[in-house]
Amino acid sequence: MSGTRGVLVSLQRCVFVISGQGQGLFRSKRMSTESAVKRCLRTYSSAMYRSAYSRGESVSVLGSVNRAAKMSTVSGKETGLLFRQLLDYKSYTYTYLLADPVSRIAVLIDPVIDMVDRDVALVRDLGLDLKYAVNTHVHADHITGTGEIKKRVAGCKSLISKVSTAKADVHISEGDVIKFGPYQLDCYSTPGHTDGCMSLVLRSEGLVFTGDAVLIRGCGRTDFQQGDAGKLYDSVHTKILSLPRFFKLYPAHDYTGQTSSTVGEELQHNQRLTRTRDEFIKIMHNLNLPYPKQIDKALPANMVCGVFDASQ
Ligand SMILES: N[C@@H](CCC(=O)N[C@@H](CSS)C(=O)NCC(=O)O)C(=O)O
Repeated sequence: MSGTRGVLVSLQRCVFVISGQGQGLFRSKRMSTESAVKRCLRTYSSAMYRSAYSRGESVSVLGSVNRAAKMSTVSGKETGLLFRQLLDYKSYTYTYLLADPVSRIAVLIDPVIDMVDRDVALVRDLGLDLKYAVNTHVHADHITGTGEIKKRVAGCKSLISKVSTAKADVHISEGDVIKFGPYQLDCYSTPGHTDGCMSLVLRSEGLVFTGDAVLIRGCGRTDFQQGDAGKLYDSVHTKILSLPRFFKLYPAHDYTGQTSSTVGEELQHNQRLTRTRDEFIKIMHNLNLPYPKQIDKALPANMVCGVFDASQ
């Protein structure tokens, strides 16, 4: 935790202001939410919390006291969520590695088959116990790495939505949670790019992994694989862009070199999603994008989570 950043934690109606000051952990006594927020803002300069608070948004659920207590900078131990954003430079796909630094339990989101060597090496280098390899949806532009990872990492399970009808060890649906140590990813069904698209929300850290539902300043196409522009607009507005504005948004792709956005940024600057529903549908029907080059190979392979006979 940086010395200038204040973190507000709310647990069982007790509110604490916590900050690593390079000295260790500071924790205030019990106080009301209002005074804790004020004290946090007065004492520590955290633009994110200050602006969220000034907009009247909830800034209270930012981790648990237990986890924060492990954030001591004195111990020299790794602190907070372990998080890596990894790029497949051929398909511009982002893979995300999330782990609890204490239990070492890890989750991979959207691994790509061509990058499995890198991902498995990283998991080993960091001494992680990879439990879950999750697909946000049946990808059309690359083959998922989940099947190959399962073969190489004992005990790792593949996940995809039940609605996708694809094969996997675990099928997830709206409202399910993927737990890793004290963290949990909430599964939100966000159809429209495909019927089975899921977005994964790590509420405690203010992060949302949107798959292809929302891309930075864009969104997933809706011209194949049960694509439906109206459905996408509704999913995105009810499930993703309704999250607090300061939530960081991590997509499955970016074609312009960007890495992340926020809900607030997309509400203001997304050229497609800031329009009315009817305008959005019209835009999506007129994108005229070429089909992804690997679609004929990727779709059948991804229906079995990438475990397929490469000679076929
Ligand atoms: N050129 C790429 C495919 C690019 C593409 O179609 N991307 C999809 C997500 S992967 S199915 C998309 O939804 N794009 C939206 C957009 O506005 O670009 C290839 O040949 O693989």
